[in-house]
Amino acid sequence: MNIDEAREKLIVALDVESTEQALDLVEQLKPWAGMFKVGMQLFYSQGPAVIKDICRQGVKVFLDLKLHDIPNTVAQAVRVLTRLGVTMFNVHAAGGRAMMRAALESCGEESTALGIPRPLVVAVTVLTSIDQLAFNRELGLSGPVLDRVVAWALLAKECGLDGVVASAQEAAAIRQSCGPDFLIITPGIRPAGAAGGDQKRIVTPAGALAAGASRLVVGRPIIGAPEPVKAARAILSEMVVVVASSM
Ligand SMILES: O=c1ccn([C@@H]2O[C@H](COP(=O)(O)O)[C@@H](O)[C@H]2O)c(=O)[nH]1
Repeated sequence: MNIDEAREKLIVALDVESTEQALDLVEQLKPWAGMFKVGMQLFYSQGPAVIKDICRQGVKVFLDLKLHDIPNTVAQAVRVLTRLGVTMFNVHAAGGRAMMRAALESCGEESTALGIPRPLVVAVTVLTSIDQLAFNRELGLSGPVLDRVVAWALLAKECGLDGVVASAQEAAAIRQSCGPDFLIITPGIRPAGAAGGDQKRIVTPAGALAAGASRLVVGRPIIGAPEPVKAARAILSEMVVVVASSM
């Protein structure tokens, strides 16, 4: 994999509170990242205007609001967010078939009406902060996390979604079940020796790519580093050594 391919696969999470902080990170990191993720902290603090501000920098945005509600409510929210011009957004697979289908249909209709490309729609499976013990004991769900993730990935695929968000620990199994074109977006990425923090199902950048991840979401290891550009470049260097045959 060359540096441009690696860069395209790196999504930097803009987990900051102000537009100024977000735009500063975008300015520094846009030569080194293929997409920037706006999550709840930045969106709830700055509102939809921050998406427009970031898009104006000529970069792609993944809006990570993890929509999860009844189908009609999600469909109406998706109609509005499609107007923001994001490249990708997500819903929770746990919202079920009707909700995922409603989200996809709504963004398809709205983007056609606006004459813009349809955003990619991906489904969050089991959060990467949940380990096997919490999955069984706290959430009260039976069986291995892996089985639930693959089952939700198959449901998302059946609904026509473009992919899923999952730990790279499940990437190989999802790839095998859902095929080569299904997007597998993997947060919980930690370079060797980096602090895991609240993340439980973590994988290194090279490990995630080798397992079949399509794109890697990285937040604190880059934006919390003393030199974010240096941290991003170190992650890209690790990614480029993964041989194409293992992906
Ligand atoms: O299962 C999930 C879904 C989303 N995320 C988001 O990704 C980033 C990860 O940030 P780090 O600082 O690299 O841990 C963060 O914005 C989460 O909201 C996730 O971690 N796991």
